[in-house]
Amino acid sequence: MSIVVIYYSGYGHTKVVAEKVAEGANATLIAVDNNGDIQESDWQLLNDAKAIIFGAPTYMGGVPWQFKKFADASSKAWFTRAWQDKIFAGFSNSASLNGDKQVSLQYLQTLASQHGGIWVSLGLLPANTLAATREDINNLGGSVGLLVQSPSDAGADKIASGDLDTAVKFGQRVADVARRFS
Ligand SMILES: Cc1cc2nc3c(=O)[nH]c(=O)nc-3n(C[C@H](O)[C@H](O)[C@H](O)COP(=O)(O)O)c2cc1C
Repeated sequence: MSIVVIYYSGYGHTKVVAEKVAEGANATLIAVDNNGDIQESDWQLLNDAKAIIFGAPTYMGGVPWQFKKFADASSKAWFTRAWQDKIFAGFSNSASLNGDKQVSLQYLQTLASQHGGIWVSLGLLPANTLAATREDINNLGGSVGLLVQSPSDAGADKIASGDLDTAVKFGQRVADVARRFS
């Protein structure tokens, strides 16, 4: 059973998140390049996958144009229903705790739905008490998908461990669900 994490990362932060999700899901990584392109062979990987996990940073309240270019190029798969009934999930990373990441997640969910996919939520309780910290699982309180924050003045090595642990659990959940549909 193959699972693909396809993501765009302009400055490396979302790449680290994608690697964590892939670790949890035991997935193959595909990076959308800075021109919004993927390799021809990547389309075959996507067509063959049981589950596809979309990942993008949030730029100006939505997914970057490079990811949107990939999404538009997936219209060929849409037209032939090549991704019908696959398992899908998604994540977004941005600098602010909120930062309008939900808009990106909703876009990813919509893209999956256009393809006739079955969307997997995050499935984890939020850590939102007085005692909660950024080291906790799902401290950002996602539900539609995984949310991650990367402070704007820091490298990818400064992403809170709780967010990265959540990314691994999210990948595991998508793999568990995909197995049930196999
Ligand atoms: C053009 C641009 C627009 C951005 N817009 C947002 C935004 O709307 N919300 C937010 O929280 N962060 C925003 N950011 C910050 C990025 O989401 C953040 O730096 C993220 O970690 C970048 O991920 P990457 O290194 O994978 O590209 C923006 C960054 C850039 C370059």
